[in-house]
Amino acid sequence: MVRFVEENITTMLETKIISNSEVLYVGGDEGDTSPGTKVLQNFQINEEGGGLIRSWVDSMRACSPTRPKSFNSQACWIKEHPSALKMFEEILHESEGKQIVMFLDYDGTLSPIVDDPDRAFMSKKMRNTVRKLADCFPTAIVSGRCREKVSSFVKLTELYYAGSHGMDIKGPEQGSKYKKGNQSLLCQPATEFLPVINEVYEKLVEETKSVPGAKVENNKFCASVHFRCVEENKWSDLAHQVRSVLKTYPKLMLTQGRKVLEIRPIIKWDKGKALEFLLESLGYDNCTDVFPIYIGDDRTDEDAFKILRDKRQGLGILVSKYAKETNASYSLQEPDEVMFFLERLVEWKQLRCGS
Ligand SMILES: O=P(O)(O)OC[C@H]1O[C@H](O[C@H]2O[C@H](CO)[C@@H](O)[C@H](O)[C@H]2O)[C@H](O)[C@@H](O)[C@@H]1O
Repeated sequence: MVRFVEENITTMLETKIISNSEVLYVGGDEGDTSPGTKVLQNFQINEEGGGLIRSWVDSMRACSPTRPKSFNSQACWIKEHPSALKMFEEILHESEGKQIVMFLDYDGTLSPIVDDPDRAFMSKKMRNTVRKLADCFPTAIVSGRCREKVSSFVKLTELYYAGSHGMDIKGPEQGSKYKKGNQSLLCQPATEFLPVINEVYEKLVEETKSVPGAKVENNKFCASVHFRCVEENKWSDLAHQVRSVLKTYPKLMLTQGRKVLEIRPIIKWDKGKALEFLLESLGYDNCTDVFPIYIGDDRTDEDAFKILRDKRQGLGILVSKYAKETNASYSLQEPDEVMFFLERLVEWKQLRCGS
């Protein structure tokens, strides 16, 4: 195991201070095959060559399966991760007497995956559903995107938003019944990395411009290199370019998502930490009567699923048509099913409250 110690990690918080030791990054154990965020550290980037690039590309492919491996394996997977719609009554039963808190990923969960990340819009119906949901339960959007961008897609001021894979958390601006006190909430545990992320973003744009279809997105505390519109036979070339930029930045690491490589600071902060932070901010830390439901489609969501599984608290729902390694308990096939599930939760809550 390799330990990177980051000295001056700053956390800007109006309500809480996170100590440096809480955000020090400790790399995953070798041979760790759990489905959480797969982290590639810079010592690996410097030392390995072709094998490493192959593993990045394979790992990215595994995030977006396009068909079931086999009929039998798909059937087994569904048995282990049944549809949250089919199991709706059981889920309600599990949550009985507890406060449900909702955590929703954005891309692939609230909006369908599209080629152009700038056009991943959410439907009006989905927005309406999320609006009603946020009236019934505390609700947070947890996304890899820059917070400002994801909130401009969602357009609901009453939500909590955690952008940049949880490295940029902000409480509701207005309209939330669930806001604690009058203080506003802001948590940015990676502020000191802003200049370096900007610098790397510029370099990646320059380095990758020769690859048709490649796109680099600045997500403020992290950056994404998109492979979706790049011919598959050019994926290794693009991954090599990312590697050549990244190897001079020992304080950054690489993770994979759906046809995307993500460059992030080496700090121990992810969507799982963001979930814990938000529960705490809402006053539900160490509570046994809280029931968090986290819905997401990508590998970075696994960090949150894992927290819930380890704590035996609430549940994770993976959005995927095909079998994927996951810490989630249930599944939904696509964003439309997510919307039906959320609608049912709203109807149930409204019936209970007689509204
Ligand atoms: O945590 P999320 O909200 O799921 O964000 C993860 C990444 O989502 C976006 O990329 C993904 O969706 C795009 C639009 O559908 C798609 O073109 C791309 O292939 C997917 O990886 C977003 O653009 C990234 O910045 C996020 O990190």
